[in-house]
Amino acid sequence: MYLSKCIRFCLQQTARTVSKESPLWKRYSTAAVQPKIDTSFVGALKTIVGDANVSTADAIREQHGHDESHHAVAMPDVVVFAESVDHVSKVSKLCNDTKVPLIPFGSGTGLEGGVNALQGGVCLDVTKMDQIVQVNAEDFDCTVQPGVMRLGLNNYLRDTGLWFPIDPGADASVCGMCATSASGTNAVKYGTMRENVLNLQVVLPDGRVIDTAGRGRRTKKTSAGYNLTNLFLGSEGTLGTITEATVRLYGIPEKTISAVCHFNEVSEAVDTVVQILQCGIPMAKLEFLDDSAIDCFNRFCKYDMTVAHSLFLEFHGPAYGLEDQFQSVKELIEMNNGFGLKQASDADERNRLWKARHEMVWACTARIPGSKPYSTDVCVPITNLPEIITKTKQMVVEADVIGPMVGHVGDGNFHIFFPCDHSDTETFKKIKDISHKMAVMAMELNGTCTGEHGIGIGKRDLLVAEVGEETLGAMKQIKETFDPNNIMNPGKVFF
Ligand SMILES: Cc1cc2c(cc1C)N(C[C@H](O)[C@H](O)[C@H](O)COP(=O)(O)OP(=O)(O)OC[C@H]1O[C@@H](n3cnc4c(N)ncnc43)[C@H](O)[C@@H]1O)c1[nH]c(=O)[nH]c(=O)c1N2
Ligand SMILES: CC(C)C(=O)C(=O)O
Ligand SMILES: [Mn+2]
Repeated sequence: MYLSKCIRFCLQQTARTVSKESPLWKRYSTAAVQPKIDTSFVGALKTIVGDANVSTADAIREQHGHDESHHAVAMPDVVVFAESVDHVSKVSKLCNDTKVPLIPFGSGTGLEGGVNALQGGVCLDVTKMDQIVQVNAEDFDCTVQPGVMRLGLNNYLRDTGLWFPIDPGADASVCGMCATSASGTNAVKYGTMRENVLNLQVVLPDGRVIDTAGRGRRTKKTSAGYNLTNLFLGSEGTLGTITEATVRLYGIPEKTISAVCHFNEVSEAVDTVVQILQCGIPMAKLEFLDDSAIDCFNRFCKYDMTVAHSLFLEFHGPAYGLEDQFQSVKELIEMNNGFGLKQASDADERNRLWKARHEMVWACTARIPGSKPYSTDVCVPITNLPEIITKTKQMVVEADVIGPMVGHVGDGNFHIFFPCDHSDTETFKKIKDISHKMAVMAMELNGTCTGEHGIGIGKRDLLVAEVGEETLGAMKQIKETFDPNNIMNPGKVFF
């Protein structure tokens, strides 16, 4: 009750359009930096990275002024392609000295407007720094530069029998995934980026280069001082530019079983998930798709799956015992009136199934031509999942909007994707309203407004409601310590 009152209070105080005159704005906003981008500034950039690595062309700026979210394009004044840590360091220092905004750019697959240059400035594209620095196969770790993409890394690793399992669906850069603290379908078994990053090299706004755990350190455990690695995970480019990440690897499982089953009631599917977890069955993937999601999926991927609430499941492990795990899950599915349980028998079928799951965003946006995805991303303790999913589903039905639900329910995390066309103001208002109510409901149920996509632009008002004013104040102090001139991705995470 107390929590919910606090949340409501904070939300009233920080209503979406916070007045710039309000004390809250003054306390929590970071002073806007005044870009000073003229020909001499661009010339200085060219001196650092070479003429060919600086672009002021509209097409390049437009491409770097947005991610995959519905947020309006906000173009940087100039795009710089860094080829080395030295480039990143010198460009950062230049921006800091001249108080020009600097926005790190990974691969632009974010869903919260993280790369949109709200105040213009320099977009720092790090995709040319694409070396796998080292693989320590016997220690199960590797170090990558910021341009290394997760699929490229897994292709490279294949012959070693290892893989990097964090799978946000999109082929994102590993360092971008650090910056948003990404996760996705495999987190039930392998955890999120937070559990899988051992060390980060970061260029601070003033050009200093640090290694969050110390140069070359790559232990699974450490008690040495503050956990700076974790501080940069989820920092969304607001504290520094990540130029190297050391991440954990895992053995490719000896056996994989994927399966699908269906339910008539949302509650039956969600109860099954909670019971699977409570029985301690070590699932690799435990994904919920509601009937509307299956319908989008069938239309887009030319599938003919039963249109009902569904669970997509995957088991990873040694061949011995995996079938037993499957049988235990089968019993729980049957106990909860699940039907149509089907194993994806071979790798092709499995890949087709998961490929389709990852294309849900496009399947959903294809329902309204010209729309962009508006994704929600709440996460609650697992026992509160049935309540929030049922209430959310009701809101979507009552609002009469297209809003398929997809969830990494094994983690208590789920999304409604709305195909969003800003020109349809009535629908857009309904979408924003549901999205806001979902976040408030999640917080009231001891959860979070974002399980994996981050705060970006759209959830800044929710952050204060989630963590409270004092905690937000502490976060702001950290920001001011690392970035006193507020050049790093200004306007993100905080107002
Ligand atoms: C179809 C589809 C499906 C999904 C998702 C996207 C899409 C398009 N995502 C979201 C997305 O893949 C995720 O946010 C990535 O981690 C972003 O990585 P990029 O390299 O694209 O960062 P991108 O370039 O989009 O940047 C994102 C943020 O990180 C910062 N940043 C990027 N590189 C940086 C660096 N080197 N140093 C410092 N800051 C940096 C940027 O400034 C920005 O604030 C997701 N996510 C998820 O967790 N689970 C999921 O299930 C999905 N599913
Ligand atoms: C919202 C989308 C992109 C997502 O995170 C997912 O498909 O899991
Ligand atoms: Mn997701």
